[in-house]
Amino acid sequence: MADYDVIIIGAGPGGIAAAYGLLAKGAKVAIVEENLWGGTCPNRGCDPKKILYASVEAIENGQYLQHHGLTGELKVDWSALMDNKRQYTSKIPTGTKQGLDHANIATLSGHAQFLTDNQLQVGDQVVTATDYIIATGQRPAILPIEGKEYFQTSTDFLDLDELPKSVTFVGAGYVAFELATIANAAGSDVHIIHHNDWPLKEFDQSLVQELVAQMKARGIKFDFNVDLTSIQKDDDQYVLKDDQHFSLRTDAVFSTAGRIPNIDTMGLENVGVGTLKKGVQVNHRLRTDNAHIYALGDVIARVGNEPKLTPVASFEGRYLANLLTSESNRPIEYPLIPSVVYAAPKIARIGVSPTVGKGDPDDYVVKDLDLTNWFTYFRLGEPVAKARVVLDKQTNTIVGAQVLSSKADELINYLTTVINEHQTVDEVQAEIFAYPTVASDLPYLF
Ligand SMILES: Cc1cc2nc3c(=O)[nH]c(=O)nc-3n(C[C@H](O)[C@H](O)[C@H](O)COP(=O)(O)OP(=O)(O)OC[C@H]3O[C@@H](n4cnc5c(N)ncnc54)[C@H](O)[C@@H]3O)c2cc1C
Ligand SMILES: NC(=O)c1ccc[n+]([C@@H]2O[C@H](COP(=O)([O-])OP(=O)(O)OC[C@H]3O[C@@H](n4cnc5c(N)ncnc54)[C@H](O)[C@@H]3O)[C@@H](O)[C@H]2O)c1
Repeated sequence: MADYDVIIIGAGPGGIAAAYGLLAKGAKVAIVEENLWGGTCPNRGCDPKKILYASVEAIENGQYLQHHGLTGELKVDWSALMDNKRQYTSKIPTGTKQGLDHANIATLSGHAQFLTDNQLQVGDQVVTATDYIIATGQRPAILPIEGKEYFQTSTDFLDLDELPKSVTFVGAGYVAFELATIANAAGSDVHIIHHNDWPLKEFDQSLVQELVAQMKARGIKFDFNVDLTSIQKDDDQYVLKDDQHFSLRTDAVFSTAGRIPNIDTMGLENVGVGTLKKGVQVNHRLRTDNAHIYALGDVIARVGNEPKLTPVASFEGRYLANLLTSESNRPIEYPLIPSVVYAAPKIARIGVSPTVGKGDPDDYVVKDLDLTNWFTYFRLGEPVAKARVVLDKQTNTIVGAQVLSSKADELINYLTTVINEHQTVDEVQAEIFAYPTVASDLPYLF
């Protein structure tokens, strides 16, 4: 007899969604965590970032209205802002664990590692289950260059007591764009170094270049086509170099060149679970090579390459809860998934984008819209607001969109519903939305 029906390894958004889902179906569940209960998103990811970003939004909106009836300068007080963030994050681990304990989900603290015969070692105890779910997430990748010990990570940035006078991010992806935007709004001198000239590679480059221009106008410096090779410490500063002529002095340097799955010290080889560079190898039912071990969230190499995001991990948690309680044996089917980069302005995307190689251009009509003079953006004094929508010629439905504006997150969510519900242009135009809002702009996008 196993100790539990299911043991989940990792108490992030994915593992927790699976735990509560399984509990609701009557399963006996345990969840293991070696670090902060709640995982990356609420402790060192999405939520703390978005708390710091609240000030960016206020400053951005204030700056846009400077010549349109608003006076006075808003400034960030970093230590008060950090206090506000800590008021939120400090309660997450205990609150999450208490919630699980009260629900009667067994909570085991420690590093989990598989032994042979499907047993799991957690600290100095060995536990067993009929099925296991690996939900161990990812950690920041540290670029393997000379002086790599001087790199800090996004986790460090989101908990800085003081903001350095100058900061540099190496690798121009989601994390760099977002943290650079926060540091810049808070008054730091910000550099982003990237090894090619194609940042945020999943997004339409015409909109990305517009975003880069907006960030440059705010004082953020981009160093493209620089392959950093060394970091040297010089008093309280760091000197960054490539093997050509690039040299930059900075107060703090952050490795933002991607994240790596937490798979290396889990004894996966003992239980025959295969891995790829992007994570644990799973099939269309999120099952690994071992019939009793499943995996979800950031730690997996997804068959369809869906993005590694919080709502995707929770979706998979709910899916596995149903699958493991035999309610459904269907393979997982993802809806189209939106993603947003919280820069200033925001950039967002969903679905088909012929310009980044997805879909045959002949099947679609691509509409580029300049929204700057639309009432929503005129009212806010935004200098740039743009959208690119992709329509399927045959069905007259919208199948993809990319948006750049301070309202890109709201607009992409409305478009997510329109796209996933396969609404036609006529159906969208038949709705009555509250006016004037981002939603009431929808019918004019087609
Ligand atoms: C700076 C930053 C900003 C982000 N912003 C957003 C955003 O705005 N929107 C969004 O959707 N996503 C965002 N993300 C991504 C999001 O945080 C992840 O997609 C999400 O947390 C994945 O959930 P998960 O449950 O798969 O893994 P995680 O949340 O990483 O949880 C995994 C847990 O497993 C634990 N663990 C690992 N190994 C073991 C082991 N051997 N034994 C026991 N426990 C173990 C870890 O300690 C961790 O708590 C952001 C990420 C970062 C870093
Ligand atoms: N708003 C959000 O939803 C959000 C925010 C932050 C993070 N995330 C999640 O976390 C993941 C990781 O974010 P990230 O920004 O760390 O990774 P990323 O994959 O988005 O970007 C990393 C970038 O670093 C570049 N790079 C790689 N090697 C390099 C080198 N040697 N020198 C310079 N640049 C190099 C890559 O080309 C890439 O553009 C995201 O893909 C996403 O899944 C999401």
